[in-house]
Amino acid sequence: MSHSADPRPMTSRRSGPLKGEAQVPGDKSISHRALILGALSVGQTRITGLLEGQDVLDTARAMTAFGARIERVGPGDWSVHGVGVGGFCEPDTVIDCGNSGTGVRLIMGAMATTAITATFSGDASLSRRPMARVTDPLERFGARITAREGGRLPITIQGAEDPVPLRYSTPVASAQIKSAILLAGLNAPGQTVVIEAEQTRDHSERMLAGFGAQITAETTDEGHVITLTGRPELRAQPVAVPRDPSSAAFPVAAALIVPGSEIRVPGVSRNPTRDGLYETLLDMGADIAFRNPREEGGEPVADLIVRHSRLTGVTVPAERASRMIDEFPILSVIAAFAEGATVMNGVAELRVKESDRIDAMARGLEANGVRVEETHDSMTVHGMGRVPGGGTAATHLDHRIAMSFLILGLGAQEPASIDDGGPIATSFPDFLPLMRELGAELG
Ligand SMILES: O=C(O)C1=C[C@@H](OP(=O)(O)O)[C@@H](O)[C@H](O)C1
Ligand SMILES: C=C(OP(=O)(O)O)C(=O)O
Repeated sequence: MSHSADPRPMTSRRSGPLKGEAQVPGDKSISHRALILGALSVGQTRITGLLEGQDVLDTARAMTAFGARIERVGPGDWSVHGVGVGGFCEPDTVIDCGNSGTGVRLIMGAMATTAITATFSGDASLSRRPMARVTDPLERFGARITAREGGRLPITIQGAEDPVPLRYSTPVASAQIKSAILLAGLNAPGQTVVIEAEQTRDHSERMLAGFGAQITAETTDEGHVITLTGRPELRAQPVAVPRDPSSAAFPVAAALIVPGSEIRVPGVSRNPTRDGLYETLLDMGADIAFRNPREEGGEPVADLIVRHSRLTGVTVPAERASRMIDEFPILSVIAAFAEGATVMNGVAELRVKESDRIDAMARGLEANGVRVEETHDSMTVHGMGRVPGGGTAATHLDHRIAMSFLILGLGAQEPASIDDGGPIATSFPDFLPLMRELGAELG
């Protein structure tokens, strides 16, 4: 479901030192997958720490439409009674995935090898995003697919009657493409193989193994090769969702740029396929300690202690991009407060997210007095150690753009504004109270 249609302008201003603990929400990628795999298993899956952002709520509603029984037991505590692999029933309404690329692409994969028909839609942002990257391989499983011009939503999928397994090299580094294919492969007899040139986030692989699927991953001359054996009986599992490193990035950034700050961010996922931002920040000279490393819900987690830091610009290599793909907007804000240029290479995928994130960040940073250079697949932010601020950024229905510019204002000389804070609820519904609790002046 799309969030409120009324734009909500917001402003943030230079704040005193940020202090305290930031309990960021559950990981969005893992939350989507827990609901989908719960719906595809036999028995009751109990999920704790689920992100209750709009993107994930839309996936829960979609799973109900395909026949799963889903209940909210308490805050972040959800129960899913699944229908088993191949057990989805035909929905009697259009599946509206709102703003969520992960939701729509994974769910299209999950139903494409079951002989039912479903139509998918999304908000204005999702309806602009490319879907052929997923529907092309799904057609090769035997599904019949009709899309709007350019392979966009709305899309109708007639699931394969007699699915055949697929061997597929992904053309771009994308965990959503990989996951859609693996989920489709669940109901195809035999082995489905996905080959990635760069390894992307591996939550689907970890969780499929946890639910009892036979799945292997190895690095060969071809790349990172994942092999799934189809038609397993997935067994319902408890899932404890770790806190989202992509959401943690916002309070972490705020503490780094606001003088005198020191915050603690407990229980954040340290999955090595998601740690590119943290590696980059350490390169820039950030004072971040990772305390109490441990395993929770099959994922490595740690408590972060973050202090205000003097930062220096760095070059982020293209090979790191997929390990921090959602963190470039907030990195470009942090880079504006650093001394010198920060160069981000190999980031063309940012142009097909909820907005064209290179364009949205470049225009918003310029409006706040920061010099930016861009090419199709790179962005350079010229940091001056201070940010004038005073500008308004257009957020284009993009939660990460909205949060990034609110964080910028906390350290800038003049307040910074955004045209619409509504999209924040897609991934971080408690962003404003959490930041205010740390001492941030925003709203
Ligand atoms: O699989 C996932 O959960 C995600 C994969 C990434 O997208 P791509 O697969 O398009 O890179 C990321 O940007 C998105 O926020 C979440
Ligand atoms: C790109 C993102 O999400 P999605 O692709 O699921 O819309 C994101 O959360 O930054």
